[in-house]
Amino acid sequence: MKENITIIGFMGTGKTTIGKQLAKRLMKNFIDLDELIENQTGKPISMIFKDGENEFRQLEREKIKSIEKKKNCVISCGGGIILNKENMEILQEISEVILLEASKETIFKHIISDGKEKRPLLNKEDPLNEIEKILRFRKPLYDEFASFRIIIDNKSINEIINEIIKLLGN
Ligand SMILES: Nc1ncnc2c1ncn2[C@@H]1O[C@H](COP(=O)(O)OP(=O)(O)OP(=O)(O)O)[C@@H](O)[C@H]1O
Ligand SMILES: O=C(O)C1=C[C@@H](O)[C@@H](O)[C@H](O)C1
Ligand SMILES: [Mg+2]
Repeated sequence: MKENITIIGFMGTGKTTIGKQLAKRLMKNFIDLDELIENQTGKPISMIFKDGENEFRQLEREKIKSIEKKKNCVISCGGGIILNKENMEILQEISEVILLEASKETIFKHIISDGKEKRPLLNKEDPLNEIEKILRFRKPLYDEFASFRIIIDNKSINEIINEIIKLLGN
């Protein structure tokens, strides 16, 4: 097993929430790629997207390169990390990649409770329809790059963390 753990999955599946607590449990350092980008630019993701999604994807690629040498980390990604094959090749090389999977209804519930303005791709009139569309396109990519998968519907954060720890044999 590689000592870094990467968490991928659709927006709102809990990558940040689970990653942070998992890192504490395993005594690893925590990295959230969205947070690194926000800290670097001094802007929330919603503002960065105002300059266009490409701008954000470029920053995302740069951040992956900057963590290539990190050790003993839990890395929570942005939901779109799988759109770039090179990002995923780096993450697969340095870590075990875990996919958090959820139904569109669970995702919708999490997104709405956060406020849909936080996620520019879902800040639309019909977020459930957007979730469905984007999920349909991305599902094969999440499947392609994950070494482990966890279905999170109707599970508490603790249950999910316990499942990950069991899966990794820690
Ligand atoms: N298992 C869970 N049960 C209940 N609420 C959850 C669960 N996992 C996450 N949440 C809640 O869902 C919301 C989204 O979680 P989080 O921000 O961790 O998702 P994310 O996958 O990091 O999203 P993004 O891709 O946009 O960064 C948060 O309000 C979080 O508290
Ligand atoms: O799934 C996505 O494309 C995104 C997910 C979030 O983590 C952020 O990286 C941003 O809102 C884009
Ligand atoms: Mg997140």
